[in-house]
Amino acid sequence: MTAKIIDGKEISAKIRKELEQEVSALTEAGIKPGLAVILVGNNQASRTYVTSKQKSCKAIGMKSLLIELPEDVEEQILLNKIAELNSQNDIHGILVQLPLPPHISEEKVIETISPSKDVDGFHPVNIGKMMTGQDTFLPCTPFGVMQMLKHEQIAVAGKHAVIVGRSNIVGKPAGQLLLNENATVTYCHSKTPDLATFTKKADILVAAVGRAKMITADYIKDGAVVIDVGMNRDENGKLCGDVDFEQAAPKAGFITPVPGGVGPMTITMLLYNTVKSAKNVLNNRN
Ligand SMILES: NC(=O)C1=CN([C@@H]2O[C@H](COP(=O)(O)OP(=O)(O)OC[C@H]3O[C@@H](n4cnc5c(N)ncnc54)[C@H](OP(=O)(O)O)[C@@H]3O)[C@@H](O)[C@H]2O)C=CC1
Ligand SMILES: Nc1nc(=O)c2c([nH]1)NC[C@@H]1CN(c3ccc(C(=O)N[C@@H](CCC(=O)O)C(=O)O)cc3)C=[N+]21
Repeated sequence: MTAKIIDGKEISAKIRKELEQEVSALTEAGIKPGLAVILVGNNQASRTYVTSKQKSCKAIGMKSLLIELPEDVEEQILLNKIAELNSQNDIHGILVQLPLPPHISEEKVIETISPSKDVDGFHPVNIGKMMTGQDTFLPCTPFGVMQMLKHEQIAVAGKHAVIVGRSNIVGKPAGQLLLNENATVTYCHSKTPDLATFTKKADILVAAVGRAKMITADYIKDGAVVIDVGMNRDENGKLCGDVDFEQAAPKAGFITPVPGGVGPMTITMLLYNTVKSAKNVLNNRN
């Protein structure tokens, strides 16, 4: 079997086109969707992602505000900035780029963002809503993965999904969204012995580890759907996923590439959530 490649760029383009229409209608109604991104410090990778988020906002007519703070910024200054954005009417989404320097509490930062502007879907209130199946902002990367499955008409109900990684921003919510769609879910992590015995059972395998090409052919069941969330550099400095694409593609049924897979979908769902937030404002006004 040779896998069908799930093209994250193509699916993104389709969704962004629909969003562009909504942005235009909202702007007409006097509510131009606005996203504020806070970048602390000068990490090059973070800067690249942030720039890309900004460009994507502007490309569909949204307002985008970048707030840059120095690496050694006091935690309270950052929290005050968030509070200010919480009360700013032209801002519908607030994203604080992670990771943060060690002297700043990520937990405090996330909990300071108003749940109604938490377009990352990281606030405990929104995570709770996601877990109980209520309407809310879903975390962008797992949400993007679900959109990819939906677009490819891959049935989730009754499938065995295996997630490698259990971070709060990717692994855990990815499993939860698959569970919400009636998959049977197994979580694996760094303390899982004999990882391949679990991953080989997966109908849907989600790799969210952060280790270049660790998922080789012997981790994959024939015909499996392989979703690669990883964003790593290989030995030549080239961008690559957690999955060894060359080995996995001949075995899998579907596979996402890196780059051009989950990454673009993450940004698309961030735009989606920001538009959703602006629509909420419109609906509350009417
Ligand atoms: N495409 C996109 O849009 C995005 C991509 N990413 C990328 O996804 C990857 C994961 O990100 P994130 O979840 O934030 O990373 P974290 O480092 O927070 O989490 C990594 C997870 O992988 C587990 N793990 C580490 N080593 C192993 C191993 N040898 N075997 C099994 N499990 C292991 C860890 O286990 P334990 O909990 O036990 O430590 C942990 O749960 C990274 O490459 C990141 O760059 C992240 C966000 C968005
Ligand atoms: N508060 C917060 N929210 C996040 O959503 C968040 C974050 N912090 N911190 C870092 C991670 C990582 N992340 C990515 C988004 C897009 C691509 C992406 O678009 N990747 C392109 C390639 C980009 C390139 O060429 O470097 C692709 O896969 O095709 C990657 C990674 C969001 N994150």
